[in-house]
Amino acid sequence: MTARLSLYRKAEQELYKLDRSVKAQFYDFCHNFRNNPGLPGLRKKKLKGDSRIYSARVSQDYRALLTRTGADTDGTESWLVIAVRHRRDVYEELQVAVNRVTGEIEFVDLAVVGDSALRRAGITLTPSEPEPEEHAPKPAPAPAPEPAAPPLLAVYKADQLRDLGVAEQLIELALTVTTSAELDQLVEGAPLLSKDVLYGLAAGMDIEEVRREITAPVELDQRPDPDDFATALARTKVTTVDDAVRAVIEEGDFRAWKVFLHPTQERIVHRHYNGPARVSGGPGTGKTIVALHRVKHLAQQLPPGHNKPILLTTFTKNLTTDLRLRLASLVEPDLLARVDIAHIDQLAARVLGENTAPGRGKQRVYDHVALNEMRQLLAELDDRRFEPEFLLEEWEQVVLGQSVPTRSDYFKARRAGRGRALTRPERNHIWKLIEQFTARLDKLGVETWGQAAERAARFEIERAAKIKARREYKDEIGGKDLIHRDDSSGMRYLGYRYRHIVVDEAQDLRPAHWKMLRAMADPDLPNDMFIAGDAHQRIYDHQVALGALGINIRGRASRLTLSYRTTKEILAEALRVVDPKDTKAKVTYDNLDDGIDTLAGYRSVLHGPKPDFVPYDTWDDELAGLAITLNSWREELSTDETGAPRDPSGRIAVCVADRDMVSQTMYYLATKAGITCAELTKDGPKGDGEVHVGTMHRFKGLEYQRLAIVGASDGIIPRTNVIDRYRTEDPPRYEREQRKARSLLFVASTRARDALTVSWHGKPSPYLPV
Ligand SMILES: Nc1ncnc2c1ncn2[C@@H]1O[C@H](COP(=O)(O)OP(=O)(O)OP(=O)(O)O)[C@@H](O)[C@H]1O
Repeated sequence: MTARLSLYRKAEQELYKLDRSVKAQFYDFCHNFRNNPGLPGLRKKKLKGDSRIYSARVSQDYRALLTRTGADTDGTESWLVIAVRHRRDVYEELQVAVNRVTGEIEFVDLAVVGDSALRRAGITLTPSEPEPEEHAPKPAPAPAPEPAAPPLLAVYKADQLRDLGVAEQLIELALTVTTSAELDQLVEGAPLLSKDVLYGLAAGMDIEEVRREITAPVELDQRPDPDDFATALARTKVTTVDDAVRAVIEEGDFRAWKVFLHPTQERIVHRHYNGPARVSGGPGTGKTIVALHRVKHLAQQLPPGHNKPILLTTFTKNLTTDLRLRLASLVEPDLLARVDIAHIDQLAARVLGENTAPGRGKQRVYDHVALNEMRQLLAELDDRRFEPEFLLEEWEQVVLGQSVPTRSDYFKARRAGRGRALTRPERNHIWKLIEQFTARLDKLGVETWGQAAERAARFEIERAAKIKARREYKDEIGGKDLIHRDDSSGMRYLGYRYRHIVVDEAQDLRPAHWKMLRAMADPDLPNDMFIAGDAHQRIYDHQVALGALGINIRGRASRLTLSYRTTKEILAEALRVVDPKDTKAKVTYDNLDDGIDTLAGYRSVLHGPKPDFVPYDTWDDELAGLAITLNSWREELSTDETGAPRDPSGRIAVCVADRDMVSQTMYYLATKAGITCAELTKDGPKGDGEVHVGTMHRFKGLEYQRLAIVGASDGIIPRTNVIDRYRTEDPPRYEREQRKARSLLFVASTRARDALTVSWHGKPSPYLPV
């Protein structure tokens, strides 16, 4: 009799941490077990508490815990290894069960739950192989009775937790925990769904929210049969134990990078969507991971070919590089070759290149160049009726944003969110100025990236219209090919550029980008667009309502709430930046459509030190303080957990408000503190200096082990000298500027994984929670 063995994913993760020798013994064990699961040397025996779990001998000290999941007609048995652990940590009460919500096999480990919680719930664990008396650890003296604190989840009933999918064995325990430290301990060995639900409730989500955001996305249509382990196994993420896995494990931590998606993430990745879908969620909740896994999932479904029917795009060049690296570690080269990875401006430039005769292209310039031109134009005309910034924005957001072609269209254009109303004569005057301004840019042979995006969108929309017309014509003539029709224009070969488009950092794309993307994929096919973004992290002024741009995400929007990057301590402070307690300052954020998004239930499973908030008198003092902090971080990160030397380069970063401060900081650190720096540019870090330094904008989408935000002073965040005049002149703009500055600080502070220091000189920024 032989056996097929699978490995529960938590067991796989645990396995990486074991000594090399134990790993090798485990694979010998697997080999023997697969050849003959009844081999006496395996010393297989049932645990007393749950008749479904067996313990078997891997080595003198280690045991494999297994459950039988079925047998083929030829007698081959299927077994699932649910854990590999030291015999001391095997106890009789271990249980496996089929989760009533997800239908997956799950395993609850009570060994990691704190004694106090177990005692309160009246649970005693019986060691499966008691140590002989003389070796047994002396029982700890009974602690003094604790003062009765109210349970954290006192308002909930067992049935409610059960319905939400919390594992049966954890329910009573969860209702007795009194501190968040106890809850952390409880969920450490818990199945992922239980962990998500309990953290959600503890973070203040109500039952309905948890049901909607966490349980419903992973719920089966029908209650699963609790005894049908074979079917449950098919739903459970496992690794089949074969010889390839042996090689991988023996190579060491080769797969330590592997991220096991949480149930909510998993469901979002693998769902079939009948149209564009969107995933939102606070920083570090895994939106990018989900987007990358989505690309992998879509690539796996493609028919064979050599083209690139999937587009993966994001806002900036350095993020594109990062996406490419991460995707390459996730998919095989042949699948990677089916994905076009390009940032959004690069795509627009490509479209324009295709549609422009050689030598006729324009140079693309950033907005500050355009603003200068606008200033000069107004100076030459001696026209002071409108501020140059106002005119440039009016042009960007109203004229370009809505593709307003003529003056009479501009008279009718919607100007929602633009602040002060304009009379007809004023609109007339502005239109004239904008005409002069665009003629001026034209003459210089330049265009802004905004203009380029608009033109690219127009070309793509025309292209899509041709594809549609061609299809309609084909339908009319009964599906025949269009051999004779408009062959000259290449229409015969025209098709949508992509089958699937996946967008990351979606909150910052311009309306024109969305129009272009929409026209690049067939709107009649499912799974056409997958959009990941968070409006709380919008740091450019490009607000959009996807629905109005032909991208309808209704019914296909999901939210992630658990942060895997930032510690609870950092998150708590960062949240106060965008969600201030002071209700006067209450700020709202959109959901990339016409609704509102919140960070309700946003939480972390990680713990670390509280962030430091440090005041200084002067900028020089602040830089000197920064050097001390960086030196001690550098020292601490120069060895790993085992004490072996490690290169701390690229693990530490300094974030400042503007380019001048970047130069000053780098100069100070290099000349006065002997710390080498690499500036974070559009293309990523420049050079191989050990500490990365950049403006807040450059930190979007990145993460660092330790981060210092310096110069977070009043007047700098936000730049009061720039935005103060809008306070009375243009209050909506003032609001928008404030919101952007808040989001910048929020993005910056959520880049830190383990440690965050925020400092300022003079008065602190009003957005800091100090
Ligand atoms: N299921 C998971 N298990 C372990 N780690 C995870 C998981 N999902 C995400 N992470 C880790 O959390 C971190 C943040 O993930 P990711 O960059 O995808 O988040 P994000 O939501 O895109 O963040 P941001 O909005 O700040 O850019 C990464 O280090 C990632 O590897």
